[in-house]
Amino acid sequence: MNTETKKPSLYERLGGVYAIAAVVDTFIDRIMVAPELNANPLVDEAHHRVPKAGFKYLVTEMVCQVTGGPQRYTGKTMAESHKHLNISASEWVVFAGIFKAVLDEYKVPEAEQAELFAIVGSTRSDIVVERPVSKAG
Ligand code: HEM
Repeated sequence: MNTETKKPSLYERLGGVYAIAAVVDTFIDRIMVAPELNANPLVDEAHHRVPKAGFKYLVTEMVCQVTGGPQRYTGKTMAESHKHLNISASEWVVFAGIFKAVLDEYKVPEAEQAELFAIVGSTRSDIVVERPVSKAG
């Protein structure tokens, strides 16, 4: 028997579009100036080229959709918008750390954070460019 049919969606538990947009607002402000991310010149160039308001709009739309909200994401696929940036596994870790710090600041409970990280993690292979391990000698 399913006793969880009435559980509110992750979107509702996060507080809907206003709460999600506030988190995205802070998060994008933080990542666009993160020195560890902008050490990658391709990321640095894009972070200084892409207008912040539109970037926040698209990320908000996406987070709302994947958490069960009524919004529909209208941007590019994750592969299309990231493959040219040559994002490394360690840059991914920095990005995830900033995300976690912002979620903590907004007091998003651990259970909701875990659900969000599962969704975010599912996009990793579209975003991170795996570099072959060089065989010295
Ligand atoms: C789950 C993780 C991520 C999500 C959900 C996400 C989301 C997005 C979205 C929605 C866009 C806009 C797409 C469009 O223009 O239509 C975008 C672009 C971009 N993202 Fe991400 N992103 C993620 C990870 C990362 C990471 C790890 C970095 C940097 C290290 C990064 C840097 C960028 C940059 C620089 C752009 C602009 C690309 C360009 O226009 O040339 N993203 N991302």
